[in-house]
Amino acid sequence: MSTVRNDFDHETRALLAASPLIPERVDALIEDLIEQGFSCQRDFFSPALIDALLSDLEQLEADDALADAGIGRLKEHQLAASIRGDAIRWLNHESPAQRVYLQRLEELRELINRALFIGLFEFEAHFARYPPGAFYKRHVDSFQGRANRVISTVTYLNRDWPVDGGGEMVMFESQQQGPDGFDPQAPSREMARVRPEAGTLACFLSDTVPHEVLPTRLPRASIAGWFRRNASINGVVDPAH
Ligand SMILES: O=C(O)CCC(=O)C(=O)O
Ligand SMILES: [Fe+2]
Repeated sequence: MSTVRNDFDHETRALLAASPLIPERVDALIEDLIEQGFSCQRDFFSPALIDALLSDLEQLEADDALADAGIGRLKEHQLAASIRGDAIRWLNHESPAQRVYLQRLEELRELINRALFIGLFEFEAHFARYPPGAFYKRHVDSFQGRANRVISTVTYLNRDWPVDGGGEMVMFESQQQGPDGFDPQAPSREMARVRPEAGTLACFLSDTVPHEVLPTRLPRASIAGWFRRNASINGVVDPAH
């Protein structure tokens, strides 16, 4: 496990101590990824960390610091409310909760690399807030020809999510992308349905696992993230987000 930076402030160190990765859960997650290309782990993160992350997101929302999400990246970026309705903000180590979350995901990255030899290079993640009625239509997270997102992660922050709360994330059977990329209309069997309950971590292969967020009835809070390869396009390193 990587060494914990000793320049962290007191609050960050206290939250780190209260939120260790649990080796058995990490092993189960890695085994699932190998066997089925996805994993769903309930109570993967401690309530202390989840509550701190949710407070952070609520503060960002109160400060009007979330932005409507787009589809595609950089120049291809366009608002597409008919495809996804969430508002996001990239994590940037600005709070103890973000520092601890990013530290734990960094440790997870090293553990996955050690088990799978897949050379994950970095992790990027954003908070996401889905207002009532919002959804994210079926898609894959890695674009054809620039498969630099290798493993997707979603951490949910919603305490006591009711059974009729909606907002489940549905994962479909793996699909190889055709020459024209991902076909959202292609028939595909449902593999798993994940309730966005606080502490749950869902992971899946970014380029082959189609997934969608069903319309949510209640405001829904999460952190979507990606372990990336250090891909470059025409010799230019493709930057994180
Ligand atoms: O929030 C979720 O459950 C999944 C979000 C998602 O698919 C994405 O942001 O790419
Ligand atoms: Fe996605």
